[in-house]
Amino acid sequence: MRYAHEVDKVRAAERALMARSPEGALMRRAAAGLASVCAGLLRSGRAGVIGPGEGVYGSRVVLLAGSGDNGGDALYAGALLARRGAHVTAVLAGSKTHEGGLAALRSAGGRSLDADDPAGSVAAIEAADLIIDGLLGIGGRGGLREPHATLAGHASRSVATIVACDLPSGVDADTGVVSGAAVRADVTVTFGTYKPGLFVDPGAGHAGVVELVDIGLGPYLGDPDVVLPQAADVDLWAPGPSRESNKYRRGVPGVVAGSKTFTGAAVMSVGGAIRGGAGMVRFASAEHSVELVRHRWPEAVTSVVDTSLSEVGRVNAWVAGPGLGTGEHAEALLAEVLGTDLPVLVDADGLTVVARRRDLLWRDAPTVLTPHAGELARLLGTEADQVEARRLEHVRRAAEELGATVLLKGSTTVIAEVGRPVRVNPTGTPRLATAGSGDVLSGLIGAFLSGGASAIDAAAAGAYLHGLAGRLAASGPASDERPPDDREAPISAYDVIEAIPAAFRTLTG
Ligand SMILES: NC(=O)C1=CN([C@@H]2O[C@H](COP(=O)(O)OP(=O)(O)OC[C@H]3O[C@@H](n4cnc5c(N)ncnc54)[C@H](OP(=O)(O)O)[C@@H]3O)[C@@H](O)[C@H]2O)[C@@H](O)CC1
Ligand SMILES: Nc1ncnc2c1ncn2[C@@H]1O[C@H](COP(=O)(O)OP(=O)(O)O)[C@@H](O)[C@H]1O
Ligand SMILES: [K+]
Repeated sequence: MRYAHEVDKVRAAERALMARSPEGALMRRAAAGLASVCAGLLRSGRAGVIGPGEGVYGSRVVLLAGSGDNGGDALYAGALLARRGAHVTAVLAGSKTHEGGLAALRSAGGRSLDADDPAGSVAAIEAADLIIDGLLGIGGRGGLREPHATLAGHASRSVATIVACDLPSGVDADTGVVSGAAVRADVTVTFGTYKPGLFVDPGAGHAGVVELVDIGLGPYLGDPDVVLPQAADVDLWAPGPSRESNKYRRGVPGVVAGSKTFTGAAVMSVGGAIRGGAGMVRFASAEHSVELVRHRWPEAVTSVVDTSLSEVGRVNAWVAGPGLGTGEHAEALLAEVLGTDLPVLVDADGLTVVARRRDLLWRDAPTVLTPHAGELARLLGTEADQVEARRLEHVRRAAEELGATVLLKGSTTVIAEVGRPVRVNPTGTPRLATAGSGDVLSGLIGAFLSGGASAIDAAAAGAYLHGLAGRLAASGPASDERPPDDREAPISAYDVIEAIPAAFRTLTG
């Protein structure tokens, strides 16, 4: 698990640690960590136009330095690189400059110029192999002002490798919100703890590869606000079989999905549940959907139902909603599953129904809701673009107001439950944005709920494996030297189902 803390907690931890540390020690640790990552990039040839092995000596490094301590970190890191032979130029952008940092840079042979000298700044940025973004860190508020915004734009257009100091300037540390211009980094070197905005889009999309430098804040930080699960966590959360297992003990999810008109969603959801490791999947729907599911998944136990599920047989958890329609039949079936004391996942059309019948969510057993931004907007009475722009805020609000575990799908999937840190899913690819792929996710999570996972563990494990299956399906076998992201090709929801077993194998491999 990777832990992220909001700015207030970072500041409190910083104060506690500073009281026990020599003057300037934290900034020196941060700068040393930053310089070390930059040196590694210059040595490996990943930075700018430098060839492998050319290293720090003779490289051209530009520091974008704002008025605060973020600028101070960048200046001290620049001084360390200058002492190793880099040609370092600081572009001073703030209303003031960190004096100690600037003095260190100058005495190491680095030079500085004012951002008011646009020609000089642009020439330096264009010639740079590596740019350190020290404009703003956790003290940044709102969209970048000038000259910061213009400098961020020049940096983004340069061929240099961009290393963000603590976080990319223009990204809100607590939320990942970006209002206007922001630096797009290749690498972010963050200090003491991860910041939530580095995990969640649009901020995550600006951060590149994130490296954490330990500056000793750990004992003073307290509980995280946001966490990023890793494979080892998911391996614990996704229920697996034991020697004593039989098909009933492994869990029996009941899928209530599809209708006379919509059949594909049901096929995808049942597929997700089967590949998710359910001992047996029960499926209940209108006749046409049942026929299609039986044809595609003969292993499912099906029932044709109208407005009652009394003939379906025993299940341990319900998945309700994909392709179900939103009329009276759908409402009756949803009311029945939500009236049980079993865990229930509500997705797709089911979410439209509960948006007008919120009372159905007043229950004691766990409920998982899996909306995309549009569905969550409807549940909260807001607009989808607001949800997309401020994902953490909206998912937390939904968990609170609806009394459920809420998984918000999209470019970063985030999962909230009252009283717990938000879990952010690290896997996935935009290739998953294809009809039916969300239905696969509902079945997968349903399998984990029926296997005994808690609501938040089932949701987080489902999102992780679904995202990984999407990536594996899109990137295909590793038969050539291109990295998986470059190999990605379009996929269908069915391809995602087929890749789920391979995704499981990566957990323990
Ligand atoms: N905490 C820790 O443990 C450690 C922290 N460390 C480092 O300190 C960093 C935080 O430093 P910080 O507090 O000085 O804030 P920081 O982000 O540099 O600048 C804020 C200033 O920028 C301005 N400004 C604000 N918004 C703006 C905007 N939209 N557009 C333009 N300008 C804007 C505003 O100044 P103004 O220009 O308004 O006077 C404000 O005062 C942290 O990220 C990390 O790098 C490490 O050294 C070691 C351990
Ligand atoms: N830009 C994106 N990047 C990564 N994943 C995405 C993106 N957009 C959508 N997804 C994922 O694709 C899936 C689509 O689900 P959903 O919107 O419910 O589609 P459907 O209802 O057609 O199945 C979700 O898992 C979601 O997280
Ligand atoms: K920065």
